[in-house]
Amino acid sequence: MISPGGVPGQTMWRAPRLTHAVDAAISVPGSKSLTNRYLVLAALADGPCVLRRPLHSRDSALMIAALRSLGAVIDEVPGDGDFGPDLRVTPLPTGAREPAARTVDCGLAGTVMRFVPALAGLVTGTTAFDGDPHARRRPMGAIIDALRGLGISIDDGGAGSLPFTIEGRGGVRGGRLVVDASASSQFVSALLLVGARFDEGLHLEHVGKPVPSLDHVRMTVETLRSLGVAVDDSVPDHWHVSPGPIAAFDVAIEPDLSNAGPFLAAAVVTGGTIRIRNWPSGTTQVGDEWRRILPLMGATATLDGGTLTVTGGRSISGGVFADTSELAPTVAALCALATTPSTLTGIAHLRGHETDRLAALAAEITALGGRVQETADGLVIEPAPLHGGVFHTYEDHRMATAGAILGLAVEGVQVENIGTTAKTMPEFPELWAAVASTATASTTIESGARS
Ligand SMILES: O=C(O)C1=C[C@@H](OP(=O)(O)O)[C@@H](O)[C@H](O)C1
Ligand SMILES: C=C(OP(=O)(O)O)C(=O)O
Repeated sequence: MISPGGVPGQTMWRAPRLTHAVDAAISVPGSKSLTNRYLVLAALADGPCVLRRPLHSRDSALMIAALRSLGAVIDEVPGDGDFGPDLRVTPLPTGAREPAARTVDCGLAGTVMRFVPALAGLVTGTTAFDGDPHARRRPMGAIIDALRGLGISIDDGGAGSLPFTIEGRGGVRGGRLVVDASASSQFVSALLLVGARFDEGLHLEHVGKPVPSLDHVRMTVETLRSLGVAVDDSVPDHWHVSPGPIAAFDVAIEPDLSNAGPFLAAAVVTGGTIRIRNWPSGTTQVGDEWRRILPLMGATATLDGGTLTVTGGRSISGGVFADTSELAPTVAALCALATTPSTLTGIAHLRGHETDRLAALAAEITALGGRVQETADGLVIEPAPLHGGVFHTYEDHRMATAGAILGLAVEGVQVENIGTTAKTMPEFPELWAAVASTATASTTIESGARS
């Protein structure tokens, strides 16, 4: 298992440059969003649970460590996944317990810093939360205000961000709560995940600019319903979670479709073919949007028999791409290699992600010769010939994979700290090398349009 504490090393990684088309069938590790939701729900469930083929990465290791420190028992058990063991979870103990003092390291994981604090209100004792240096700059105000609104004692020194300490009393009354979740959908998900365990359940209302990344809220609602929790989301910006048990479960975690994106992009960039195994026929993951997005760029995408096959076209078309959420860095890298201009909209909240992704993408693509402008809620990217150079990654896994995509088409791209991909996919460098090795003289790139 990945160590939850380690910040990956700062090394330069020479991105493979391909002059032939890739042709590969791969599996990708489990979904971060599903793994960390099911871990939280297992800790709150009414009996022991099993997660099959879960993600093993820094973010999941941090979640496991956090839930263990709150009292859940999480064991690795043999499974049939390609990327590590299954997980068996014995939930947090219920009823009166001796108060304890614990710490939770959130690293840079949004799911840990947003989802776990409410659980700390359900157990007895003090839990101190902190994370990586940049974690202290990620938006947390709505969670801190929400916990106070629920009567949970929290000391953040008035900063409205990490670090903070929560004094749990072993239970939360719940009821009506108003939040402004415009900075992150994870504020809504965090409260819905735990709402059924409040004495009176939860009636959550969002006020403010629209909630971003709504697919992730739908994932939360569908996951809760699948475990017998009644959630009424029939009125926009209102969610009612009825109090009651969360049914124990044994689930197989879907592959991470967002992390499949860079590999699918390799097909698009090289005019080759990538097949992703075990693509779900129905899913709440935003990564299923690749089947809609990549054809807009000139690729073909076919889902057949559980395999998604993407084949790149003769060149990459730009376009208007709205609300791409965590897919945006991959979309932006493809747009920087496109022959026509692109506009990405609806992603202002990416400024609060692992880094300010709009600023980082604009700076790093521009440094390679690209033409990128930040807008109020996204990016405008125009065609320009790119050249080699260092692609800085700001501890952001999706910046690292964006650099790798650009390096496929541009000679001499060096990605700083490729190890940061361990946040959600420690296997990235090896899988990328394996895919790159399939580009041989027999798989000629047809188009001369690529840089
Ligand atoms: O709930 C989740 O699992 C996530 C929600 C989204 O967060 P934001 O709403 O902050 O974008 C997404 O970007 C993140 O990668 C994962
Ligand atoms: C925004 C992301 O992560 P987090 O869960 O840390 O918010 C992401 O993975 O793109």
